[in-house]
Amino acid sequence: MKIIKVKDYQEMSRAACEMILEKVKNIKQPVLGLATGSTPEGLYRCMVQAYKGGKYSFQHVITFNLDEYLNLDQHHPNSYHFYMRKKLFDHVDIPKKNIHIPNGVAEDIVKECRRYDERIKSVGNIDIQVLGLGINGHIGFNEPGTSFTSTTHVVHLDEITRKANSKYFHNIQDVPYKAITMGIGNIMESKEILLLVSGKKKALALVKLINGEVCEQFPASILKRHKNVTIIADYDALTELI
Ligand SMILES: O=P(O)(O)OC[C@H]1O[C@](O)(CO)[C@@H](O)[C@@H]1O
Repeated sequence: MKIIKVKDYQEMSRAACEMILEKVKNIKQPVLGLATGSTPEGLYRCMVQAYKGGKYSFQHVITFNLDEYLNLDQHHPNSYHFYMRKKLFDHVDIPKKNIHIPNGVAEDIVKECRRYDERIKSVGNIDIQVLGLGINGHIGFNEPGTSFTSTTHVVHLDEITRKANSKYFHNIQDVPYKAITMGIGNIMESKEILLLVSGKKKALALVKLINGEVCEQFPASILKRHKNVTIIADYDALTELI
């Protein structure tokens, strides 16, 4: 794992954007794996700026999001469909047909999971997968204990995750109990992985990832077995390591 140390959230976002734009520039049909949450918001702002600057087009880009809450309407302001439209898709020229987000309101959710896996495979897997780090080590919504070989599936959200994400809802009772997420197996099949870590609240998780053993109780630990992982971490996230 390569670790890039940066000053703060802004530098992290800019460095991540450069890596993404490099793919957008050099790959004929780049497949980007995208995350939600607070971590990648700055990255998306930088991507929008790059597009508005006129030097980049995203018309040839294909995207796959990691996850979505179960039974939350796609127009609900807390859904990841809504988040992605507001933060990125409404502001750049990625064709709608190239955008993929798990459908958390699908009638047959098992079929939806298989459809998602097949769609990722059909484009030759993800070129670069952006990840945030849950304070409990989750990647996507793969909570502690998830099998390292899992494909897209439904998860029961950990109370730690519901509490962490409750800041976006009116209160914790409104946070869904379940979500649909790409599995750890899907993530590991990505050709390259970009893990973004910012802020003191992630410092302990980052130490555990770097110094701990590879085990399913800490999902992000599997990234040590991937051959092309870059971590961009800011000083606050690195406080326990320096
Ligand atoms: O970036 P945050 O808000 O700290 O969340 C960490 C991770 O947890 C999730 O919210 C759950 O998928 C991710 O979207 C994110 O990468």
